[in-house]
Amino acid sequence: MWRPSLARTATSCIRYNNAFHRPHGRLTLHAGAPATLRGLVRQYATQPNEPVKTESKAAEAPKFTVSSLLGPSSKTTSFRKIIGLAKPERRPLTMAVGLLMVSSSVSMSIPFTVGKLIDFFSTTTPQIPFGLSIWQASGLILTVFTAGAVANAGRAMLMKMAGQRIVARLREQTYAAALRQEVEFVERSEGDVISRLAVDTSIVGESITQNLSDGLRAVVMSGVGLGAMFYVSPTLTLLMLAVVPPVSLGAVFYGRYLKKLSLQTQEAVGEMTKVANESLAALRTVQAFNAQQQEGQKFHQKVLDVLTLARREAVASGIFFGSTGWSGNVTLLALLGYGGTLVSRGDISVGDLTSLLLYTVYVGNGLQMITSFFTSIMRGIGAGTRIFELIDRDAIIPHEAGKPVDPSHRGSLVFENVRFEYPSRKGVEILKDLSLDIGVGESVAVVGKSGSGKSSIQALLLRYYDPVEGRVTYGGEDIRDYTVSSWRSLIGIVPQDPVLFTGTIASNIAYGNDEATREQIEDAAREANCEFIWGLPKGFETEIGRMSLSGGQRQRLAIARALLKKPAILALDEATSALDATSEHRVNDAINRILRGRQTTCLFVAHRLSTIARAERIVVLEDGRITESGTYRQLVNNPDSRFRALMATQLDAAATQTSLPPTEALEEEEEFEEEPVEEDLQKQRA
Ligand SMILES: Nc1ncnc2c1ncn2[C@@H]1O[C@H](COP(=O)(O)OP(=O)(O)OP(=O)(O)O)[C@@H](O)[C@H]1O
Repeated sequence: MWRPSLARTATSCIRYNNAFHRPHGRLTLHAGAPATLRGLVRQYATQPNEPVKTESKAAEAPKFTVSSLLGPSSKTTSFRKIIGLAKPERRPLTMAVGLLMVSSSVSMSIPFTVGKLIDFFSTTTPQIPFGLSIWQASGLILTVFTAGAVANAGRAMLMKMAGQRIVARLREQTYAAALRQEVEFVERSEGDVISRLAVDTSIVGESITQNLSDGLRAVVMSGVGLGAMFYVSPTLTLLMLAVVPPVSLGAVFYGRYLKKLSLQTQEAVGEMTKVANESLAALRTVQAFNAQQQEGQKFHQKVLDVLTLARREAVASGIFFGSTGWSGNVTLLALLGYGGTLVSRGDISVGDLTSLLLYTVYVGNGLQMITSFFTSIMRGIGAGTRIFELIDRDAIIPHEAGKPVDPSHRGSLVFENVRFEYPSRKGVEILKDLSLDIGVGESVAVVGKSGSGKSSIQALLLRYYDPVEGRVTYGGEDIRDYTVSSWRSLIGIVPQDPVLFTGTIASNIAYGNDEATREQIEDAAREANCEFIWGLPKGFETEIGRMSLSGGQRQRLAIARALLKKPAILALDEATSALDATSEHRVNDAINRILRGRQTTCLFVAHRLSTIARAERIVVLEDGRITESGTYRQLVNNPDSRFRALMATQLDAAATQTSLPPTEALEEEEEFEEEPVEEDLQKQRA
């Protein structure tokens, strides 16, 4: 089915090096297309009313839903883990707490000193303790204040740095966790993983350090302040305490509410990031369709969601801080009124009342800081829950479970009665009882209509997914018994749209193969017909970002990358987009060389006749089943073969697409073919 948004998406994919292609008139999306786009196409490719289901292994795998995260056990676990994160920072944090004690003691001595100074200046016979002169006393006070300030600065710096290190560790852990998940999970929650990485980690880091530091300071301020107040006047202190419990209770409720809001906000920010990611990745299409306003509107909706939550938080915090401020001021007034009476009766001095009032302000501030500390810890727990869910998530296809496979091991590759459906589309069978036996060093080309399941076979081979039923074996052993990493190290892949990373050509060929020497890299490049590299001014040191590579060059680089691994199995997913004659020849020549080597078992997803004809065996895949198998000759020579029908349809479609009569299209195609294909094609057309 076709919807306008699909149209936009489809065109956008052209930017991704022909992520969408129209092989012979049909619109398809190949494996290299961005996950979000593939997801969209799958979604639109389903029946209009068919819900696109979520994670199939729901029962086994944890899901990211707000409700699942609010469970009581997750709160405490998250809290414990957040505290656990601070453990490696024990030393700087202990030092910071020591400095905090110094700076807080100095600040807490201020009201007392002020009270004493007022009494000193308001009496007729002033007396300085310890027989100090006024200058000595002033010097001492200044020294103490300076020491307090230095301690405060040290505390702030130590806490900040510890916090940043915690955030850095947390980010690395989260990123590593995302990298080891099965592709399906990350591809489907792409933006969300990024928001966890960027936003949630900062919130957690902030909550444990900056706020921990302020929180501790607040506890010291309130505790010492209260003690000092009791010392100066127990009655007045009790009066003040009448106000504190209700405010504290309010703080607890406020904190809880805030934690819930914070979690919802993080989810909403995640959604917002996803929308932005998607349209920015497809900016060419957005602009080509003048859809900026439409995209802006979509984003606006997500921003509104975030804003609504922020508004709720603003109202709650307004009410909370307004009422705490009000009760604080009223307490102060009550203290002043009652304290004034005590002074006039001569029960306490003016200096004592001043100290008391100042301590009240300190205690009030301290309590307010404790509240924000509490709320920020709650926010941290909310964000932490999301992060720890990811960090602790066990990938459905775990990386290190199983035994390592010997890299020199060679065996036949067998798909045994494989039934497969994608976890996101439970119930839709992609491969139905598929059996395929590939001998050591054999080359098999899988051909079939778009959507018949060719790439899915390769996805199973690479263990991006596991079969729902049946198994894939190598040398008689289920590949699930091997560790994923050792298994994948046996396989070289050449995807439809090879991804090249920022860096030099050499580093791209040696991707995932850090120990490769320059000689090995050059050998692989030579074997893959990448002669163009030698013609570049900087050769292998050319930065990929600085040059634009043709489709054929990208494919040959990908072949070199795969060959460098000296793979036991080569999985090649041939691009359907047309290459010019020379490029196609160079690519085919490289493939030919691999086939001739007979060292490597080759599983091709093939579209071009020139590649198909080179395989020792061709299997025709139709609707998830292998319906025909044989050598190229056998299949072409059989007038009723499904292979012939398939190829004829593809050629006709190609001819229609180029608006040439079929015969002319065929002739065009023939120009690229070599013996024996040309001859066979003519027979087939006849
Ligand atoms: N990750 C995925 N999640 C859900 N469905 C998917 C996924 N990838 C592919 N599909 C669906 O599985 C079916 C088979 O897709 P597959 O990519 O294996 O076909 P193909 O024969 O390789 O097609 P093409 O020649 O166009 O690349 C299609 O219906 C496709 O929409």
